[in-house]
Amino acid sequence: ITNLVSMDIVANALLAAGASPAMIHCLREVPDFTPRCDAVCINVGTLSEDWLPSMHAAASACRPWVLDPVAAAASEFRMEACLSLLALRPAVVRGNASEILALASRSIAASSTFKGADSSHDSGDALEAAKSLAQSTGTVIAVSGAVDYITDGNQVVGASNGVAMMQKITATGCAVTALITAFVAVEPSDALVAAACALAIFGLAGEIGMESAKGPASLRMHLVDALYCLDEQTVTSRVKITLQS
Ligand SMILES: Nc1ncnc2c1ncn2[C@@H]1O[C@H](COP(=O)(O)OP(=O)(O)OP(=O)(O)O)[C@@H](O)[C@H]1O
Ligand SMILES: Cc1ncsc1CCO
Ligand SMILES: [Mg+2]
Repeated sequence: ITNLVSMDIVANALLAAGASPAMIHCLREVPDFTPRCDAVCINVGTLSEDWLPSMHAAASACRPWVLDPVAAAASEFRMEACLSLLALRPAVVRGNASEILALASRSIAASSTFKGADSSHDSGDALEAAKSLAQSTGTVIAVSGAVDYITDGNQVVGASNGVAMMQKITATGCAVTALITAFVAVEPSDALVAAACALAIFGLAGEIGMESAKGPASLRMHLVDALYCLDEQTVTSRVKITLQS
């Protein structure tokens, strides 16, 4: 269940990576369909009162699931929605630094410093918040940015693949959250590893895509192509994942 802006890039990134996406958010369909999914992605980017019950139902379907708290500080309604979803135990939460800082504070009090869907903070600014959120919720927290940080509250992993131009394509964050979900489907017992690998591989696809891109629109196309063409040798030689602590 992803936002209306991101549906295309999310579905195409998943298909290119070898997963099988389906965008099904009607409350009447979720109880039939969601239990058959290998994993569920829930993204609140274009939240509405109609969709929130579908999100709660999908998060409660006993499948591993991943939360993208897009613009968590945009409104009281959205913050409450994110917190209610967080209580349903996602395997991973992936957000940008501003989103993780807002979620960890559990309030929109500092929202004047938040822009909306884009981050106004660096990923390192949210590392301590990510660790404490991971500890208090028992969820793996991933903060994206120039360096992606992934933590279970104990270990911290850094993934530094990627290019800055990825921030100029809307919904690359949503796409990488969906890719994390696909990796969690494959590795449900180790969400930390799944999230770190998905973030590094998506960043690597961005680096390879940038070799042929002229700007955001062509990067979007070449990134999806690069995801599709990635082979094991390229991944093992170019992925930059380090254990920070
Ligand atoms: N400065 C940067 N250098 C390299 N990679 C980056 C940089 N900023 C973001 N990325 C990468 O871009 C992708 C999207 O991350 P970003 O933090 O922009 O997500 P987001 O703000 O949630 O995006 P959206 O809401 O538009 O989906 C991630 O894979 C991240 O690693
Ligand atoms: C721009 C935008 N607004 C709501 S969702 C979305 C896509 C990036 O998260
Ligand atoms: Mg986002």
